Amino acid sequence: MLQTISELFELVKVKNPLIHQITNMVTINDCANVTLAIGASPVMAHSPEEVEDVVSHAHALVLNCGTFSEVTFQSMLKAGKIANELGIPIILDPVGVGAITSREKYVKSILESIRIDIIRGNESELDCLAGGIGTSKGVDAIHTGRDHEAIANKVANMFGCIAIVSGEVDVVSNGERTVIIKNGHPYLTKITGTGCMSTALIASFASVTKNLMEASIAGISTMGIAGELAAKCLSDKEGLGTFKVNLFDVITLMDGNMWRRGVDIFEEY
Ligand SMILES: Nc1ncnc2c1ncn2[C@@H]1O[C@H](COP(=O)(O)OP(=O)(O)O)[C@@H](O)[C@H]1O
Ligand SMILES: Cc1ncsc1CCOP(=O)(O)O
Ligand SMILES: [Mg+2]
Repeated sequence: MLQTISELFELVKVKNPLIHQITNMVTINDCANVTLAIGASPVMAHSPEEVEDVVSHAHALVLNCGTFSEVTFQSMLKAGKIANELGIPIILDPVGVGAITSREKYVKSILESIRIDIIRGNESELDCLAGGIGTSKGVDAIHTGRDHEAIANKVANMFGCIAIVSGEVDVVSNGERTVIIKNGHPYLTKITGTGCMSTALIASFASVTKNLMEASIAGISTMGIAGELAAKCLSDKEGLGTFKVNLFDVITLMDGNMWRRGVDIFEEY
């Protein structure tokens, strides 16, 4: 598995897949740039008149709910249905679900109407999808003490997809297999968008392989490893600004060898 995942880095760079992202207005620019940094090509198109055209040329579709509206919802449904028909993988980032009641209704409706391949969110978001009560007040996770593996497993089985609960430790489950990734750094929680960017990375890898479990592991671990290396390069006088620049530098330079040297992963049996 480690060998095939490490080969995905080169594959993304060679294929330069198009990643259609219907996403939020807070982190949209960072998501576009991280997609470029890993070697894929982003296109952020939101309007219902445009999504049909755009998604039909795409190799993966991201639905990110960070700043939601009725129009965005309609665009997501339209793009999602076409992606399903064309066999394009869909990656959902249910930002803030559980914190905002109307958003929960919309996200559940998306999950009923479209086949989603991968869901990535923090503990609060995925716990809400698993049937828990919303614990977060905003987009950041509130720690419930609930078992992340159980949450990931339940979401994966409920929606027939791969579920990733990110956090201090990232849990990736397809409902049968559970993989734990220990990479990361607390600074990743101090700049907005590292979750959204992880989702964009996962989509970039999912666009070049049929093995979506491996794509999920590649995407989420890339952010964790990059966070560790970005923090390691900081001098005593540098903080979150330089950390973010370093993060982009590391993601640009990440290849299969660097990934294999940095990844801290094990599988639960
Ligand atoms: N306490 C932590 N320590 C180290 N890394 C973390 C921690 N919390 C989250 N991360 C990492 O930060 C990135 C974003 O995850 P997360 O904060 O859960 O997403 P979101 O921004 O959507 O809430 C992931 O790569 C995750 O591994
Ligand atoms: C702060 C904020 N508010 C609405 S979307 C958003 C960005 C959330 O990004 P992430 O989940 O990656 O931290
Ligand atoms: Mg998030």
